[in-house]
Amino acid sequence: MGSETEVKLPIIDFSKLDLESNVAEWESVKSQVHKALAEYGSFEAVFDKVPSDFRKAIFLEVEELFDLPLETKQRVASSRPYRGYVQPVEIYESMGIEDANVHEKVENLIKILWPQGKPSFSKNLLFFTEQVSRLDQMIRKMILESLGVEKYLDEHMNSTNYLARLIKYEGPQTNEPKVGITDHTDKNLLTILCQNQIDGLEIQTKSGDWIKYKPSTSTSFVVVTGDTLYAWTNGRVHTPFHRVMMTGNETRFTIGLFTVPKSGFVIKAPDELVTEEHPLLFKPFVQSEFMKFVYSSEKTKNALKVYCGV
Ligand SMILES: O=C(O)CCC(=O)C(=O)O
Ligand SMILES: [Fe+2]
Repeated sequence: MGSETEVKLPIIDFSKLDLESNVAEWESVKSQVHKALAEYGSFEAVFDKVPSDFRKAIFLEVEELFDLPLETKQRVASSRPYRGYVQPVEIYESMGIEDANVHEKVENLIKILWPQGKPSFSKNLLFFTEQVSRLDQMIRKMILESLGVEKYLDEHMNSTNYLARLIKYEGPQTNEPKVGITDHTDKNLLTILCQNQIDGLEIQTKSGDWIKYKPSTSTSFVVVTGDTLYAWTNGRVHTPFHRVMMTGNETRFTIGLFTVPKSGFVIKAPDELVTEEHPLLFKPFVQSEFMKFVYSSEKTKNALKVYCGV
């Protein structure tokens, strides 16, 4: 296991890009994405469609949400992991919003929290999801194209939902680093995170070093792949361990957009990605069943391998 180093995540500029971009631009970004995900399973995406003024405004509203009374937040309950309100555990607290791109769903959830309504928050959250889901779709299209399996694109895109998660990490009031979220791999397909001005996210390289993520622009996101994409690509993209370590007095807020498979959808690596050189890593599985396994069994670092490894 290595030590903390000055290794940095690759930075990839998406500002000039959209799904209809010209070939040269698209190909150039695509090869950077492929390289970054194969090596780190993560990169910093510069994406100015969510401008810094907007970020300031939405983070103020996220703060207001967490400032609501505990009983109010608890009204957004869910039996499914990471959906709904997750009450404070040490310095961590979160709110998961399912189908965060669906107006009705977002508005209904906001109404539970603010019965008198909070139109600006619903509007901002939906705008955030709309923009960031475009980034997610560009990245996933690039991965499928890079791996030569773009014939699965429609099926792949139609098989996912968006879960937004708002996360609060209290400053621990000390310079001794305190764990905000312990080292883990994400279990979904792709995660795109936007943070306020307080750093803390660390991403582990294949050689075991921890990269301390520090956004290089005010419109940066960090992209992290999850176990499900690792399985679907039969190991062609890396899925990194990451964690949040907090110091000091200030509160970190994160808004994450988590791309998750639709319930019941079977994750199976395309035949084209299973070769002699790359034998099948995981038997086909349903992600929601895998999640049940994760939450019912002893915590293990290799949950997917234990669950359905070949
Ligand atoms: O807050 C962050 O930056 C990381 C959050 C995270 O890794 C997660 O919720 O899975
Ligand atoms: Fe994570």
